[in-house]
Amino acid sequence: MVPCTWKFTKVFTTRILDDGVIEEKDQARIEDKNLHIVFVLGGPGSGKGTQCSKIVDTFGFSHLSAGELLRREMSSDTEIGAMICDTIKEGKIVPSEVTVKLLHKHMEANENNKFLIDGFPRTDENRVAFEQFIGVEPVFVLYFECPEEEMVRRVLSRNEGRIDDNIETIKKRLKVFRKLNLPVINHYSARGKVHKINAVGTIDGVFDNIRSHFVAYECFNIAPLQAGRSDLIHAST
Ligand SMILES: Nc1ncnc2c1ncn2[C@@H]1O[C@H](COP(=O)(O)OP(=O)(O)OP(=O)(O)O)[C@@H](O)[C@H]1O
Ligand SMILES: Nc1ccn([C@@H]2O[C@H](COP(=O)(O)O)[C@@H](O)[C@H]2O)c(=O)n1
Repeated sequence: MVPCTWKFTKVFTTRILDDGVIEEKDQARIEDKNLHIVFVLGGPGSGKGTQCSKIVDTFGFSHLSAGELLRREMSSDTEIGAMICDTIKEGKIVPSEVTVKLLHKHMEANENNKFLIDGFPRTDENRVAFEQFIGVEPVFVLYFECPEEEMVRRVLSRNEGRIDDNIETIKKRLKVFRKLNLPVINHYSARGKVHKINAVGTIDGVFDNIRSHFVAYECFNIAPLQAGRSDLIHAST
């Protein structure tokens, strides 16, 4: 598989507004987009979302949280919404087709070509579905290592009203994490793509470890592609 080779063209959609005015909107469609995808993995409450916000602010990636996209879809009054709700309550994994379609929709609607995909792939089935449907591999994978007691403590004090932040569901989520998510991390590890992050410490301390991986990646893979940034290649060699 060739990573990062989608075509990105503009398509025009026409919409008639309430007052009869015709709006022509150019919409981004991924076809030849030079994609840079980073998967962010780790157990529930290991701090993925918290660190993704900092990466977005510092490195200009767009953050797509699979869990958050599913929670938004869950609120829709549809059969799929109800199915997602039941699955999340049980700490199980939503069928890949649903999650990959949501990710694709949001990637297509976003002109950025740098995406942090948080909480995905959760299973080998997720991973294969992404590879087949989206056709791109991650440039690297961040794996947040955190002791289970600490993850439980963090989730129970998160206080965001999530239906899965209770001790019964957390136990199930941890089981699913061990059984289904760790094999995905091992898959990418065997391909030399995993950067392990010690998720214990202050939020800024954890970010200091993450930062170096993005600085190195940007220097060698993004900055040289941008006009006028060849200075960075020379400066770093
Ligand atoms: N380094 C840290 N030290 C202490 N608390 C933290 C740290 N990082 C995040 N937290 C807190 O822990 C809770 C869980 O963090 P966060 O939501 O980022 O985890 P997550 O991995 O995205 O979780 P999930 O997979 O369940 O969505 C939050 O309340 C957050 O403020
Ligand atoms: N790839 C995924 C990601 C998440 N889910 C479901 O959502 C729950 C919450 O996810 P977080 O990443 O926010 O912790 C998770 O426990 C799953 O039920 C999924 O099915 N597939």
